[in-house]
Formats: sequence, C-alpha cells, structure tokens
Amino acid sequence: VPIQEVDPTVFETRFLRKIKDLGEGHFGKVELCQYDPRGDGRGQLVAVKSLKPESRGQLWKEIDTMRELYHHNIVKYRGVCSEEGGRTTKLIMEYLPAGSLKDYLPWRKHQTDLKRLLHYALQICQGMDYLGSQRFIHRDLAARNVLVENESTVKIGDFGLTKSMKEDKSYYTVEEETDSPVFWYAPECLVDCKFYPASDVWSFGVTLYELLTYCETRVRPVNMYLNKIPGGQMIITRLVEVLMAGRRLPCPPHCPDAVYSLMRRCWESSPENRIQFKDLITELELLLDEKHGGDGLAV
Ligand SMILES: CCCn1cc(-c2nc(Nc3ccc(C(=O)NC)cc3)nc3[nH]ccc23)cn1
Repeated sequence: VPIQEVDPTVFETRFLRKIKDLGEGHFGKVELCQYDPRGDGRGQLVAVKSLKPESRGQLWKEIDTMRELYHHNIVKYRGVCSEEGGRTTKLIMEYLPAGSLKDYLPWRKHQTDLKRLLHYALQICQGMDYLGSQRFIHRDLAARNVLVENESTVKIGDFGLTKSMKEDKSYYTVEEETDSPVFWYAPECLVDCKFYPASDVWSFGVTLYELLTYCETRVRPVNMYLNKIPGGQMIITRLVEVLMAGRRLPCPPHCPDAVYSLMRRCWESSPENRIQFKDLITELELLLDEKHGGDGLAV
C-alpha cells in the first residue's frame, strides 16, 4: 500500500484541543491549542486564529499573506483547519510562549535594558523591511502585535490588516472603516485613508515609543495624545490638528536623544521625508555596535 502522503499544513478539528484564550480583537480571537493526532497528549502546541463569521473572507486573505512570508522575525504559518464543509476556517500558527510585547515588557522591565529594547526594535525593522520587500503594507504595527519568542527574539505576530499593494500602486486605500488603531496612524492615513509603506514607518515610531516606555499604560499613546486634545474628547480631527501643529509624543524617560531623534524621523509629516526601514536598521545597528562603545546611547 503506497505510504499515505499527509499534508502537514492540513489540521483536523477532531485533533485540536483548546487549552486557553491568547488574544481577542475586533477580528475574532486567538486560542492556544494542542494538536494531538496520536492522542498521546504529546502533540505540538499551536496558536489558532478564528474570525467572526462576517469577516471570514478576510481570514483567507490573511492566510494567503502568511503562507508567502518566510522571515526570522515573522511568526510562522503552520496551516489551516477547515471545519465541515469549510464553513469556518482557522489559521494555525506557531505558538510563542511569552506573548506580545504588551504582555511581556511591563513584567520584565528590570531585566530588559536599553540595549535589549533596541535589539527588539532592530528585529521589528528587519521583519518590516522584509514585509515591504514582498510589497505588503502591515497597517497595524504596534507593540500588541509583536510577539516574544524568548528574551532575545521577537516576531511580528498578526497580519489582520495587512494589504498587498496593487502592481501599479505605491499605496493602499482603505475601503472599510474598521475600528482602526488611530494613535498608530500617520496623518495621510487619517486624512486621506491612504497607506504607504512609509505609513508603517510612522507606526514603527509609535511602537519604538512603546518599547522605550516598557508599554506602561500611564504613558501609552492614547493618554499622551488625549491630554493634548482640549476637553479630552477624542475625535480624529482633533488628533489630526495636534499632528498638523507638529505636536508629537514626548521623549520617554531615560530615552537617549539619539533614539528619540529616530522616533522623530519616523514622524515626519510627509511620507517621503520619513526614514525608511532599511535606514532604521543601519542606524539601530550603529547604536548597538560595540565598536562605538555604546557612546551613541549616552542618555
Ligand atoms: C496580536 C493580536 C492577535 N494575537 C496573536 C496572539 C498570539 N499569541 C501567542 N502567544 C501568547 C499570547 C499571549 C500570552 C499571555 O500570557 N498573555 C497574557 C502568552 C502567549 N502566540 C501566537 N502565535 C501566533 C499568534 C499568537 C495573541 N493575540
């Protein structure tokens, strides 16, 4: 009898055992499951993403996106699990035990020095530079979407809003208005609903701010912008006014000037003036480079 060829990317519902919820969003949810086809309790742990039925079409776009991405700093696609008749499909990914930067950093503040924060920043840029090279725009880069594999490796862990640019376009125009992460959005996204690769650089700048503040909720972007908006009533137009007036998130406590100036170069008003991921990689490597005796990090 010919050996039965098993496609390792096809997961059967009957062997998926739910262990706990990992994350919830407007999209749906991500659960920790054990995939145990042998039934010996030694199956692998996987992260399983399922969407609310109305956004099921979106999940297939996310699956097709993840299938094509291979990079050390992008969470690995494992496969799909289709319930009976493909009514509900689930995306199977590698499970990262330490959770997102938002789960991890506040608890590990004292074991995470500036050098390690910048190493995380470098890895995020490497993942994003690769994503851009595949002509994808992420549109939701934030600390909550960066997962921690271990204390030396982080990966971009969610592609729910990622879009590929049409061949003739150099940006993506938002059709549906989902409850968007406006505090990570560049002005052109808020005003014109246009997303350039440079829009992801803006979001990286906000993510770098989150890193340097260890994702402390007291100083998280929404609080910092809200107290800049008169009356605290947050309307997108108020946020746009604050940004158009040149206001930006403040330099985090103990953040070296060299690092804050990188953030500011991510927050140039016009997309074409912003630093690019490949240059952020160079700058971060310089700051991290021993040869410079870390003098670039003089606070
Ligand atoms: C980012 C928004 C969507 N999302 C993705 C995930 C996810 N989480 C994890 N691991 C994880 C998460 C949380 C915790 C925890 O203890 N929290 C208090 C521990 C481990 N591995 C993943 N692989 C692929 C996706 C994914 C969770 N939410």
